Amino acid sequence: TRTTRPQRLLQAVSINAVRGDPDSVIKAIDHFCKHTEWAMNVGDEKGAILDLVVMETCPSTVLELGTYCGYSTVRITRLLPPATKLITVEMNPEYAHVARQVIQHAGLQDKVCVLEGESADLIPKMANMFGIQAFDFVFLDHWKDHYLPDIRLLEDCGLLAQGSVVLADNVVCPGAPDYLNYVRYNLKYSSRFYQAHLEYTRVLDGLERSEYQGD
Ligand SMILES: Oc1cc(-c2ccc(F)cc2)cc2nccnc12
Ligand SMILES: [Mg+2]
Repeated sequence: TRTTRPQRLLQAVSINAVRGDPDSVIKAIDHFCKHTEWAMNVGDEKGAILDLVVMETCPSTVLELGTYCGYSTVRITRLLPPATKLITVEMNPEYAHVARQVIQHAGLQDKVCVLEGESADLIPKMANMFGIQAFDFVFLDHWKDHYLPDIRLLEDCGLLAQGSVVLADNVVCPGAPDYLNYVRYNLKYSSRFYQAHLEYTRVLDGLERSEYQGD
């Protein structure tokens, strides 16, 4: 096929969503994925849980690992007050390019920094790059076998503080058993599971919310 799935998703956004309206971008992507072509966005069901966790956290510094087409980036950023910043990391340059255009269509480009590269390489540089101490909210939605090494790296780089909230997608499907075991049985975290379904399907999935208790 000439175009890629992210490019077809972006075309659906540019045709069906109102420029500057994040909610219309979210609706356009969910409609595309329900009626035209499945894509691995967090989706509407898990997205509503993501919204609630973001709203109760009221974060001023946010990190997302795994941008893909920017769906969850738009979901999170639309809830953030003006002065906040969201950093999102994507290793696939083609995904990052599409995500920047989706984020721009939503009018949220001034609040988002899309970093291209490996999370393991970029995390140690973030404190200096952005002049931040800790992240108030972290959304894990990249390759499941990177969840555990990356949360450990965030701890080691001092990028988690008491009260920092880490929300992980796909802890059931595709699953992240080593990560779940770590956050559920480690006294440094208070963890809870939100049962849901794999985006746009009836397959069981869920999100794990883990609050860092401090060093
Ligand atoms: O939400 C997701 C779903 C899936 C996925 C793919 C294929 C299946 F069959 C089932 C689930 C992969 C993902 N990779 C990275 C970030 N998020 C993902
Ligand atoms: Mg996911």
